[in-house]
Amino acid sequence: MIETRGLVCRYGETTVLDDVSLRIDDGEFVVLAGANGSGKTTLVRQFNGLETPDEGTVLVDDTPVADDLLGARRRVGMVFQTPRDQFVAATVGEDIAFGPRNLGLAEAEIDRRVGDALDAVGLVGRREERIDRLSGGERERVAIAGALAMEPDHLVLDEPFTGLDEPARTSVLDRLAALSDDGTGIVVVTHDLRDVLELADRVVALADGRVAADVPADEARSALDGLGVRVPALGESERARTD
Ligand SMILES: Nc1ncnc2c1ncn2[C@@H]1O[C@H](COP(=O)(O)OP(=O)(O)OP(=O)(O)O)[C@@H](O)[C@H]1O
Repeated sequence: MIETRGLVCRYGETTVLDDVSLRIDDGEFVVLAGANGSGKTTLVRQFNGLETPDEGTVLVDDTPVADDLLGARRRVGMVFQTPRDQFVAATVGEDIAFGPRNLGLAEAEIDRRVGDALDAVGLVGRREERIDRLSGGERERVAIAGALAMEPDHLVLDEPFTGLDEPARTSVLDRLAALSDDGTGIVVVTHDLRDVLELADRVVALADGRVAADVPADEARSALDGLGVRVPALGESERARTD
């Protein structure tokens, strides 16, 4: 479980998060929405201590992040927007294997995880390719695969779909939904709610650093009205048409 209690975050005179209290249970699939600058990235960066609050507490599995930063980093996997600097190895497979290898896992387990992660992002067969020859969207997929291969208890993705084409987006979304069914807490920060509302459990919307809506995903359309979030019309999503 990830929990924030009375989180306040300021940059100079500006209050970016203002008394944010939230709980994301194991196995929940939460979409974090809100207009540009509403505080989404600032909030999720607190989940594993990349930023510290001016007031309030963040707990991961009941332990304050401030008391166990390494534990929080291990439990909460993060994928950021434009992950150009997240790579540590020359090839796709080696980069995805890097984290699991640091956990001291056996080679067979590392191999399984890399294979699973490549499958999830639609890059099977690209394992030996050099990362510097990949397109922007393909690099984004490698970054997502790297986080998946860590098999964290909670997975946070900040705008993960920006450079992804439709098949990759569908594949990643399906994997996230399956992971949440298996007990992983998922938080996706996104402006693009196509297909996501059908898979998510809950939508939290920020406005001016406060929680402006926290509703079941199937009630999100009316709740998000007026909060600067573009909500796709019913039937606009491919999944809604075909299911
Ligand atoms: N390091 C920083 N220093 C000063 N101000 C910052 C810093 N990081 C973020 N901000 C400000 O905090 C506010 C919230 O930013 P944040 O990135 O959390 O918003 P967001 O909801 O993720 O936006 P977007 O949808 O555009 O990604 C913005 O006004 C931003 O300018």
